Amino acid sequence: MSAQREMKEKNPWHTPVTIITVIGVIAIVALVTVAVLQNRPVLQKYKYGIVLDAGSSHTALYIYEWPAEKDNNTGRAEQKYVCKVKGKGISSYANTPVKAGESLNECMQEAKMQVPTKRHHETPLYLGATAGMRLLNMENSSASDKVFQAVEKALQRFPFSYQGARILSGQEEGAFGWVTVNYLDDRLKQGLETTGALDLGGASTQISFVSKNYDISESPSNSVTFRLYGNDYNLYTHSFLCYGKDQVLRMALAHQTKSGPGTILDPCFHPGYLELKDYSLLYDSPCVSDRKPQNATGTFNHSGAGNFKQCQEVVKKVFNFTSCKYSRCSFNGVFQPPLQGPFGAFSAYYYVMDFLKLTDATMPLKDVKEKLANYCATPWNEIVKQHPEVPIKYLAEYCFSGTYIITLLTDGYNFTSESYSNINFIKKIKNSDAGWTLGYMLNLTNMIPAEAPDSPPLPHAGYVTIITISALILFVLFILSLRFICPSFQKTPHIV
Ligand SMILES: Nc1nc2c(ncn2[C@@H]2O[C@H](COP(=O)(O)OP(=O)(O)OP(=O)(O)O)[C@@H](O)[C@H]2O)c(=O)[nH]1
Ligand SMILES: [Ca+2]
Repeated sequence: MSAQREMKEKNPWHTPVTIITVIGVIAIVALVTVAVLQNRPVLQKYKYGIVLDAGSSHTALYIYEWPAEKDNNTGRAEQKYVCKVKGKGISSYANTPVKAGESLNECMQEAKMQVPTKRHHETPLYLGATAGMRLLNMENSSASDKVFQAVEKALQRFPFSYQGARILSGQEEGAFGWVTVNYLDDRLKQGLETTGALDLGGASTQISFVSKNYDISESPSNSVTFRLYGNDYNLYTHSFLCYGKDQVLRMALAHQTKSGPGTILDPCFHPGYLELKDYSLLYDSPCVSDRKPQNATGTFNHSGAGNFKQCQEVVKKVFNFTSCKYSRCSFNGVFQPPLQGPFGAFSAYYYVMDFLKLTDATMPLKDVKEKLANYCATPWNEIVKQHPEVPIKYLAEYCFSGTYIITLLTDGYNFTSESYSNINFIKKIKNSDAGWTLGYMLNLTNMIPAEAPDSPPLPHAGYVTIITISALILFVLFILSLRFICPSFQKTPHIV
């Protein structure tokens, strides 16, 4: 019995301080574990949104995803998937509207696979049409209504939450492109200087930027005001219908074929290029239909001369610089405030400048022009040999498109040799394509709050560290106070 007692008394594990220490440590571990688990970011589940971009040249389906917990404030929506619809844009089905709906089926089936089944019913689905449908609506509104009916019918067969198909105004197209670029760059949330947006489509082109201290009342139709994350923005935006690159090509050809059938020697196409083209196809658009020559019935020979300077002269003719009722204009009498800040140029700006290897922002404008001049002067058979992988239709038009881009930016929008270096040719920002679709969805789902969201005062790691240190300090103070109050705790008893 006494040996047993002696063992017990010698065993330091049985002293009161040790017992308190062990209990204290257990309590701290429990406290910190509970605090960490309670405040751990919940395993993120995602929500989804689908936007169909029904452009003039083609339709693309985008799926966006964002953390389900945070859709109203801090989580960022990102592009998860893109599907390029086969064939042309929906406006090309004016005579066979049912086919416009059918053309979307393949990408919609893909979307069904990409979005988890349990989210299908709550996933909003939008279709926005741009300049192709704007033109068709102007030309033949009943044909455009029929295309929308067919598209609507096709989309409603899918299990998503269908939110409608409509034509975006040019203003919306420009403004949502700007929102996308600045949202993806985190410029809106942080209240940083914004980036302007330049979008070049097939049938229209948009320019949108914030220009400080300009009088928006000078042209109210060009201004859009936003309050995003607690900051006010006065955005200038304009969409030029018919100034997408496909329609400008028609306009440039129309100028050159004024005198009716025959052969045109086009400086915007490579020397040796020769195609037989149809007058009825060339003039089949409201952008040029009023210019159709009286005696133009059949075909014309479209041959290339490959001269950048002359091509610029031809392209300049599609702009009207003669009248401006505002303090300053870009072209066609459209108000434009002074250019300001960096710009992101996407869609065809990127496709064309990327092919021509002219996306390097440090390349001076005069070098860009020189390279373009050399490219245009290269014989067509050499170009074809150098790029066997590129579809002939795209290949034939890069000289024209590059020349149009430079002319639009400099003569049209007034970028100078200096300010040209503020333009970045971009396709994606952080894995999401630049374009109006993301901004459109963010707006319709109210995902950008007007006021800055409340953020937790501390990041998670900081919170855990402070909890742990505070618990340790409290514990040490507790032990020290015990030793003061109760002298028997001052030293470990040794009973021998
Ligand atoms: N070279 C090249 N051109 C492309 C590519 N994709 C589209 N394009 C062309 O670039 C132009 C603009 O394309 P998009 O931005 O898709 O135009 P869109 O949205 O159909 O037209 P809008 O309704 O006017 O916006 C069109 O002339 C297309 O034919 C590509 O991958 N490479
Ligand atoms: Ca477009």
